[in-house]
Amino acid sequence: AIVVPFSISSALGIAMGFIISFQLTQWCIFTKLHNDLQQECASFNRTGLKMDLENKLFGQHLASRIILKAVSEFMSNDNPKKPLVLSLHGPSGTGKNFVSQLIAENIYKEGMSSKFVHVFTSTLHFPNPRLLPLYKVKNSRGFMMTSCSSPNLNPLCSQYQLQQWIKDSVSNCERSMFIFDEMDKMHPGLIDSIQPYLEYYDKVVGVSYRKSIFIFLSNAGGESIVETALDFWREGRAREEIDLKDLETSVSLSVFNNEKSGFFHTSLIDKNLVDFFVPFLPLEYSHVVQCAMAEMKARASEGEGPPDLDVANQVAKDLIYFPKQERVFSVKGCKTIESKLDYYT
Ligand SMILES: Nc1ncnc2c1ncn2[C@@H]1O[C@H](COP(=O)(O)OP(=O)(O)OP(=O)(O)O)[C@@H](O)[C@H]1O
Repeated sequence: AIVVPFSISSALGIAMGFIISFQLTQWCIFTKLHNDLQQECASFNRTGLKMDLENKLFGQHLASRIILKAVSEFMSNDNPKKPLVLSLHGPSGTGKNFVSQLIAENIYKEGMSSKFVHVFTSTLHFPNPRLLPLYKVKNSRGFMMTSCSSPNLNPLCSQYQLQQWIKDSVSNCERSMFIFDEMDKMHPGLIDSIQPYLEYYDKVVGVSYRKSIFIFLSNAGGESIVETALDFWREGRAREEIDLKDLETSVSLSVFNNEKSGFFHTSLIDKNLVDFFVPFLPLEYSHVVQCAMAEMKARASEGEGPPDLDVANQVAKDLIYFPKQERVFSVKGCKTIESKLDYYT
């Protein structure tokens, strides 16, 4: 047998010790940096979200309650079993995009401008998800949107690119957020392509998506929400009495069975990957006045004159309401308030 002199073996031992402790230190530094980075990418302000939902979102008691509970529980869970998947439904201009913005503002320092928040839009851009390139554009509110350009410009396409985008973001920030606007107009193939990220998997090709948030927005199911709200109004019952169970069945039926809902026959439904269906009610005259006042307040803080209730009423009166006879709900919710205010102020 080879006899190693004591001095050499102990020197080897010391060297090994050094190497191990050096690597341990490196690992600790790396882990700390990684944790700091994750902390920095997202830190949830529950009180902020609660206040924003109470003070800034009008006429949406159900959405407000569901969102606060869902987001708070998810963000306080350090080991969620799957990503949070919210599906927001309701008529146009009722606050679906707006609430996504409130969520983002209370998770990311830079809100919707954070590089970990991604808005994907669809409008007519996804006829064939395999062929279209994605590109980023700013929408009217200045948010970065991801969309597809004309089919022939780039042979590489959206399904792959979308997956890559999600992967890159989550690799840098586990708590990334992905918003899919106009889900009802999106190609079901595109939705299917993100399905692996929404599942209960520990990791998908080395990356864990379990801490990310996916929000789908659509008008699908809007008609049945409106019908229920109108029934309550006709029966003289308070809007706040509308309960989730009054809507859940009719909304889910119209979403699942509606070929145009974007959810039709997709694995999201078959596999129960959506955690919460969030209904948005149609807005009434009083909510439109509140929206106009809020917009005027925002403008006042930018140097314009103080909010004026007469102007808010004038703006609200100018909108179109339905049903024709009763004029209960605003056709476009609060959507056109900004441009109407430009006209009156
Ligand atoms: N419930 C609400 N409370 C406060 N403001 C609202 C509400 N609904 C809409 N608004 C205002 O109107 C603007 C347009 O609404 P938003 O884009 O959120 O509607 P949406 O439901 O996403 O509509 P669409 O289905 O057409 O995309 C918002 O930026 C916000 O200023």
